[in-house]
This record gives sequence, C-alpha cells and structure tokens, in this order.
Amino acid sequence: MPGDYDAILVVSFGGPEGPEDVLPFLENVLRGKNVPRERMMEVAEHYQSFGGVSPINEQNRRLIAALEEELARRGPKLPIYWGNRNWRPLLPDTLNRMAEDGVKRAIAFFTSAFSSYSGCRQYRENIAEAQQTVGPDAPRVDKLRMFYNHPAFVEVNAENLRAALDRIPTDRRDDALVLFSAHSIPMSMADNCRYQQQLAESSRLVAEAVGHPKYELVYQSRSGPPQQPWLEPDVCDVIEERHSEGTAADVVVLPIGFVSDHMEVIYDLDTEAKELCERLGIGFQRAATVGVHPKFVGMIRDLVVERTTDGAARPALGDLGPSHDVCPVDCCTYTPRRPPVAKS
Ligand SMILES: C=CC1=C(C)c2cc3[nH]c(cc4nc(cc5[nH]c(cc1n2)c(C)c5CCC(=O)O)C(CCC(=O)O)=C4C)c(C)c3C=C
Ligand SMILES: [Fe+2]
Ligand SMILES: [Fe+2]
Repeated sequence: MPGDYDAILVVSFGGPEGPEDVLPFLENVLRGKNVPRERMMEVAEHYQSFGGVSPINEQNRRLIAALEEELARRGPKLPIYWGNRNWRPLLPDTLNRMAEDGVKRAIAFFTSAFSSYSGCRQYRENIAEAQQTVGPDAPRVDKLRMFYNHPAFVEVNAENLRAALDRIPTDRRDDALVLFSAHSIPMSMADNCRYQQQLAESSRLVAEAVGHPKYELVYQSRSGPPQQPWLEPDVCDVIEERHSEGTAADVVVLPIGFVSDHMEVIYDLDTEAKELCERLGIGFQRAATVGVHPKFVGMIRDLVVERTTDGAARPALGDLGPSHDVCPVDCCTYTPRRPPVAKS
C-alpha cells in the first residue's frame, strides 16, 4: 500500500572528482557498451581539461541539500540517500548503509527525465545487483515515474528558455533558432523505449509555453563506432547546415535531456558548439538546465507525495499522459547489436 516508504533514494550516474578518477570512471560507464577505445580517450581528455572533475556530483549534493530543505518545510519527513551507477557513492555501498540504518522500503528518484535503457532499466538493474550484494536485509526500492511532461519540469525549462532568449537583441529574438539537445543513443536502444517520443513532447511543450515556434530537437555526445547508427541529427551538424542555408543568425541551445550541467553540457555544448558558432559568426546562448530550481525540487517532493497518497492527482501536460509508476517487464530493454566482424 502507498505511504509506507521510510527513505528517498536519489539514483544518479556519478562522475570523477579528480584526474586519477577519470579512466576508471569511464571504464565503468562503458563496460558492456560498444564504444571504441579512441572515443573513450577523447572523452577522457574533455574531463581532464576541467581538472578531471565532473560537475555532476556537486550538482547532486546541491539537489539533495535543496530537497532536504524542501522536505523539512513541507514534509514528508524522510531521510535522503544517494547512490550512483559509475562512481562513488556507489549503489551497493549506499544500500548497505540504508540496511544498517534499518531502512526497509525506499522510493527512488532517478536523475533522468526520459525513458531509455540508461535512464530507466539499467538503473533498476543496478539497484537489483546492489540488493543482491547487500543480501536479505537490503531495502526494497520502487522508482518514481518519469517526469518529462510534468508541469513543473516544463515550466522551469520554459523559464530558462525565456531567460536565454531575452539575452538576444529584441529585433533578432523571434528569428533565433532554439535547439533542444539530448544525449544521442544507439538506434538499437532507441527502438525499445519512448526516448525520442518523450523528448519531442517535452521540446514541443516548452516551445509552446514560450511561444517560440522556431525550434528543433537535436542530439549530442555520440559515442558509437561510425558504422553503428545512433540518433541524429547532431547539434553541430544542424548549426552548420542552418548557417549554410542562412537561417540561423542566433542559436539558443537548451540541454533538455540533462537535468544539470554535466561534462556533456559544459564540454560538448558550452565549448564545442559555442566555438563553432563563434567561428561561423552565429550568436550562441545556452539555456540553463533545471538544476536546483525551487520548482524542480518541489516537483520531486510532489512526486513522492503523489506516490504515497491514495487517489492523488498525477499532473502531466500534453498528449501522452503521466508515465507509469511501475515499469512493465519489457520496459526499456536493450540488447547491443554488434557490427559484423570483418572476414579475412
Ligand atoms: C550506449 C549508450 C550510451 C553510451 C555509450 C554512453 C556513453 C557515455 N555517457 C557518458 C556520460 C553521461 N551520459 C548520461 C546520460 C545518458 N547516457 C546514455 C547512453 C549512453 N551513454 C543515455 C541514454 C543517457 C540519458 C539517460 C541518463 O542516464 O540520464 C549522463 C547524464 C546522467 C544523469 O544522471 O543525468 C552522463 C553524465 C559518458 C562520459 C560516456 C562515455 C563516452
Ligand atoms: Fe551517456
Ligand atoms: Fe522504462
């Protein structure tokens, strides 16, 4: 029955916190994934150019601190734990600590707004593996629904988009091209989840809330081998194409697929895409991620209350309705398709 959770578990990706963490972190990320070693070393360089520190862990610490304040003010009074897939604090250690603290049943917030293997099923697998490691005293963990169309998520993104558009001179603002950007994934992963559909819906809802019809959904941070199809178009390719057509004097990039400023945002967008725009003479604005915006923090608290209240409203904007609370068995499955081995 709802209402008997005794903790919240924030589940995230994790990131390196110093130069020596970078390679072991990336090896964790890419285990079982079909990604060339050269791409891993290229991404390692991105992290090293920022001192080997990803902003993600600090962002999560800030999110948890803000959520603790929100719960202290508005309830429910639940402790918050934090466990990652790829870097400390790792999920098995966190679940172990929860068991020692006597936590029996937790509700998990995944830091992914959109359904994919990486953002949904793989986290559930990571939790199941951690439960196996901890043994019979491990807490039971349910997850909150996906929030890509929650009114608060749409509203905060709309506010951030408006602020970025406002930085463009008024006479050019309506013509600015808004690019909603998300992490590219292999087509073989995208085929088994609603990632593209949900991203298209969020982008539409945010663009409509702002009243800015000139927008496109683009992808970034592709990591697969060239012969493997991944989601397209790439953000930088679109900027180049629109430039050659003469239809983009100003670009606003909103990283809708990321809830905070990860390395993929500060390198692939704030460094690479920005440099490209500068080279082409295009104005570049990057809209903020939802981060620790009070309305986003309030949304997490509201999702917990919704889940623990019989008959609660389940707010969702647009055409797709609120996402499921409990994933169906085939939710976000992924069987990597390896490229055929060349015959000698
Ligand atoms: C096969 C799919 C993926 C590969 C390969 C991949 C490589 C890769 N990713 C990061 C860092 C991050 N990825 C993040 C999100 C993310 N990644 C994938 C898929 C692949 N990534 C998806 C589907 C998603 C979106 C869902 C999600 O997990 O959020 C993030 C953000 C995580 C968060 O909590 O917000 C990061 C950071 C690296 C360094 C990497 C290696 C080359
Ligand atoms: Fe990724
Ligand atoms: Fe799912």
